[in-house]
This record gives sequence, C-alpha cells and structure tokens, in this order.
Amino acid sequence: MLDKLLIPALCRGDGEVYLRFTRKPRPESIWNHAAGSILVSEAGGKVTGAEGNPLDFSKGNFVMSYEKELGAAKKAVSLAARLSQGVQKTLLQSEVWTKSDKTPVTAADYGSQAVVSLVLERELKPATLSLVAEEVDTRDLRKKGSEEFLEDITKLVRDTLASDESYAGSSITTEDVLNAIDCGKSQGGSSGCHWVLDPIDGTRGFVRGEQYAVGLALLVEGKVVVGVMACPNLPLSSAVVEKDDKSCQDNVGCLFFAATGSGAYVQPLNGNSPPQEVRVSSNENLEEAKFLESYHMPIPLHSSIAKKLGITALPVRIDSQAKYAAVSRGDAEMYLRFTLVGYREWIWDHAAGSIITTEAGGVVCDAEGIPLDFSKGKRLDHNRGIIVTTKKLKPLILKAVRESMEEENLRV
Ligand SMILES: Nc1ncnc2c1ncn2[C@@H]1O[C@H](COP(=O)(O)O)[C@@H](OP(=O)(O)O)[C@H]1O
Ligand SMILES: [Mg+2]
Ligand SMILES: [Mg+2]
Ligand SMILES: [Mg+2]
Repeated sequence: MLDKLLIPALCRGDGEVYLRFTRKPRPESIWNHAAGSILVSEAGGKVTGAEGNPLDFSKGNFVMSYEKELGAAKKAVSLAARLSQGVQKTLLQSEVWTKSDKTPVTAADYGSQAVVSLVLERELKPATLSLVAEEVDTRDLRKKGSEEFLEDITKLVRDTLASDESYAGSSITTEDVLNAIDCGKSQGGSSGCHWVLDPIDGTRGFVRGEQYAVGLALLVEGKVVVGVMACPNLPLSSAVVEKDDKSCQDNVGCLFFAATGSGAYVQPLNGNSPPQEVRVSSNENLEEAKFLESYHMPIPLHSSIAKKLGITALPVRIDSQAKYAAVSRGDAEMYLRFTLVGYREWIWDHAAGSIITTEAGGVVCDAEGIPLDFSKGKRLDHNRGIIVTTKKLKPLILKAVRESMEEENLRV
C-alpha cells in the first residue's frame, strides 16, 4: 500500500528518490510498478534497476528479474573464463592433478572458483555469500610440496582480478585464495539463496584443449532463477560445425545467460557486442535432427533411442554444459545423458545449463518427463537419465526412451 502512495508523491515532487531493494533477491511483479513508473517518467523522472537499465514490462509477470545478481554473475564468470583461457593455452599434462574420486583438476578449476567467489562477495556486499561449488577440498593445496602450485593459482587470480578496472590495486594473498575456494562448501537445499558453481565444467575437454564451460547459477528456495555460462571455445555460429570449417573454429567464445521469466541470451565473451535472445530449434523433422551426448563415454542406450526416433546423423560429442547452451541456441534438438547405474549427478553440472535451456523455450527432464529438482542438496534427486530438448519433441523422445529402456531391460 505504501508503494502506491509513494510513487504519485514522487512524481509530484514531494520527494527526490524512491529506493526499493528487497532483503532477498526476488523478481518484482509488474503490477507493483507499471502505473507508478509511467507517472514518474512522464513527470520527467527516471525509473531504473540497480544497473541503470529501464524496467522491462514485456517479459510476463515480472520486471527486473534478478538484475543485480545477473550483473554480478556475468562479471564473475567472464573473469573466471579469462583466467581459464590463459591456463588452457599453456597447460602441460604434468600440471593435471587427480582428485580422490579419480577425476582431473587443474590450476584453472581452483583459480576460477576463487575468482567467482571473490567477485560475487565483492559485488553483492553486504549480503552473505552461500556458495555450493565443486572444488571443496583445499587439503591437497595446503599440503607440503604444493606451495608452488598454490603460488601459481594465486598469481592467476591476482592477475585476472587486476585485469578488471574495478579491482585494480587489490592485493590477494595465498590465504585469501584458499579462503575464497573454501567458501564454496555450502550444501544448498530448499530454503534461502545459494549460488551454484562449476568453475571448470568438462575438465577433461579443457585438458584436451577442447570444449569446457564455467557455469554459475542462483538457487532461490530450491529453484534455479539465474544462470550464466561461459563457453570460451564454443563457436559463435553453432556448436555443430565441421572440424575443418576454419571460419567457425576461429570465431569462438560465448557467454550465455538467463533469468527466470526473462528469456535466455548469448553474447560474445570478448568485446562489447550486445546480447541476442536465443530460442530452441523449431525443427520437428527428426530425420534432420542433431543430437548431443558427453564426449567421454559412449552410451549404447543413446544410440537405440536415436535410432527409434529416426535420427540419421551420428551423435555430436561435446564436453561440459556447453551441450545445454547448444540446445538453447537451436544448434541441436536433443541432448541425452544416461549415465552408469547408481551415478548421482551434481547440481553444478546442470543448474546453469538447465535455466538457459528452459528460458530459451526448451525442456529439461528425467526419463519419466519430470523436471530436475535442485532443492535436495549437492546432488540431483531424479530418476535415471536427463533429456534436454524442445517442447514439441519431448513426447516423442519420452516414448522412444521408454521403449528402448524396456527392450534393454533397464529400469527408470
Ligand atoms: N562417470 C561419470 N558419469 C557421469 N558424470 C560424470 C562421471 N564422471 C564425472 N562426471 C561428471 O560429468 C561432468 C562432465 O560432464 P560431460 O561428460 O558432459 O562433460 C564432470 O564435470 P567436471 O568436468 O566439472 O568435473 C563430472 O562432474
Ligand atoms: Mg571435476
Ligand atoms: Mg562439471
Ligand atoms: Mg568442474
């Protein structure tokens, strides 16, 4: 009620400023702002979000969907991507460490996590940062013999932050870096706000010099509301390009982002080109459809599903959540992810990708057609399989999945 009185008061010149920052990040309903904002602007005033952009009333029920958080996330992810690009160019096999779960990790994984943690903390002050991130274990970095590696990571973080005007001159010690990485120990869950980070997703691809992503998402009350993903090696044209197409391979580096109810966008990672909205493919002809899967493990079930659907092309194998980005841009119609029985997925492997795809008009669900549930902690709680596709193709794909699983005696 107070708002409705305050806005006319402002347009009459009774006051000079009306600030509205909510305690928790949440989108604003258009009906709370539509009438007031035209009154103020027609009276010569200005109504903007925290970033100075005018309010956008064209996106359904909400305006200003997490503008401040989206701005901070884009800055954090872009800087982390800058760090990773430098490391990938000079990475030696001897610099790839193996974690206790036998998966690889590099200075870029730790450095990227430290950068995102530090940038979010600074940009979103005084809010307390809750971060659920992949690289939680700094014990190896604190061990005797790791001093040089830790010093390398600290230098990477320091140089990366110094490359941004707003952080030039800030001093970063090895302890700051360790603390920033340790900050990613939150457990997530169904209440409050949690950032979800995969500092380098697709480390295997990163090490091979191929595709990888930096994925960051915001969970509010168990739902993903913001997602930002940098894909430094992804062509600006399409993820599905011939290996010998030089012009596409040279023009790479994408930053995808989405906020709930506001659509999904892509812009070049380098330079100042404006974002462009992305939409999933409208192709319904499965014979011409393209489908994506992980690089590292051929899954026979994927081929039988594709065959049943009449997809003639071979699967395109790409590391990381870049597969979600590719579906969101219409580069491919389907991404299938049936892992080994018993493997439970981490939320950071899917959070950013899933909101980018759904905001682009796509669907992300399990083999039963149920949307993914990010509210159960660090692991996804879902039935077997993840299907990423368009709304039109979803029923056909679910039918093919069901039949293929029955034929192979697999249980959902
Ligand atoms: N055996 C396995 N089955 C399924 N996913 C696995 C896996 N081993 C690792 N992963 C996860 O799969 C992610 C990579 O996905 P993709 O295969 O699509 O590139 C890895 O992310 P990181 O590279 O961030 O560790 C890791 O979390
Ligand atoms: Mg990993
Ligand atoms: Mg990952
Ligand atoms: Mg990772």
